[in-house]
Amino acid sequence: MRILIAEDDLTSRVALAGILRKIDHDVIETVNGADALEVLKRPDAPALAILDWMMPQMDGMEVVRRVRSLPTDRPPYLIMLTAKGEKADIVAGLDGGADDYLAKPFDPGELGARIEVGRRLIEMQAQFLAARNALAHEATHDPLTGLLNRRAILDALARQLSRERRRHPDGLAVGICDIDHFKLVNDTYGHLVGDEVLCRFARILESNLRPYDFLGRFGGEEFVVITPLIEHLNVRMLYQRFLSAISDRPIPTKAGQVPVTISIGVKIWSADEDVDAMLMAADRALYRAKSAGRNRICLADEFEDGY
Ligand SMILES: Nc1nc2c(ncn2[C@@H]2O[C@H](COP(=O)(O)OP(=O)(O)OP(=O)(O)O)[C@@H](O)[C@H]2O)c(=O)[nH]1
Repeated sequence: MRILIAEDDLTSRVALAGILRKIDHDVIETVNGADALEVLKRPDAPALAILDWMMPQMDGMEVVRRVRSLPTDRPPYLIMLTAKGEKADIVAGLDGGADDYLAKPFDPGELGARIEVGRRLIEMQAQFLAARNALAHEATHDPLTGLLNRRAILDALARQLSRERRRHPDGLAVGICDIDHFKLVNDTYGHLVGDEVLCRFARILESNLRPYDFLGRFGGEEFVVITPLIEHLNVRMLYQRFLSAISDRPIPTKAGQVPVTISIGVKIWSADEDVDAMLMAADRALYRAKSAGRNRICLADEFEDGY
């Protein structure tokens, strides 16, 4: 484990570093609180620090206070090293944000044991964070395609719309992309190949997104693309890219090449619609695209399909 030592007294620092290196820790040494704080602010900061209480420039307690005010979900484990053995001092140290303390002169066995307690807590914290991140990912992503799920893409749309209202930029469009006759793909090749088509389909759409577009799986074989119109692009041309990327070449699967086309219904935001109104309008346009023969784009509010 990487451990930071902040200790101005040379003898004590060398002894401490020697013991820690002997038990296979990677030690970073600093001689004052200000330098220690700089090390602890780095993105690759050590997970555990042993801070002397009395140091020049900035004392150990001040380092603890400042580290505890930093925004991070991986706070370091902080052990105060102190000649102050009084109960009141120890309580003040722990109250101030230290995780543990070690009284000088320290006993190497006790030092090792306290480091081990810290290591266990750091490990538990890492496991907790990994589980939390996995849960957050699960709650917002579709397990089959890895895209944003229905809830997350709706949230993204709500956020984008409120951003548009505040900043009045160039606008935004929402497209619902639906694979044509997907039931036939399942019936012809089987459900597993259907799943494979959905995954590859997602990757193809993804590779045609611009950095500021959003893509999510709305459900089944229906996908939603949110496209900010910051380049004053022709909306139809923007969605034509997705349509062509799918229909220009069949999708390779374990069962061979599966030709697929899509229909897209697009709604351009016109300053007053909310999420539901946008989606309803895009869905109606999609219905028209399907009725008109599929493999095409229909824009909501467009009298003629014009495709
Ligand atoms: N393999 C697979 N199939 C799915 C999944 N979700 C939905 N489907 C299938 O998608 C098909 C959708 O069929 P329909 O709603 O009739 O639509 P369609 O056949 O694509 O016809 P149109 O949309 O009218 O062109 C159904 O057969 C569903 O079982 C999935 O996760 N995996």
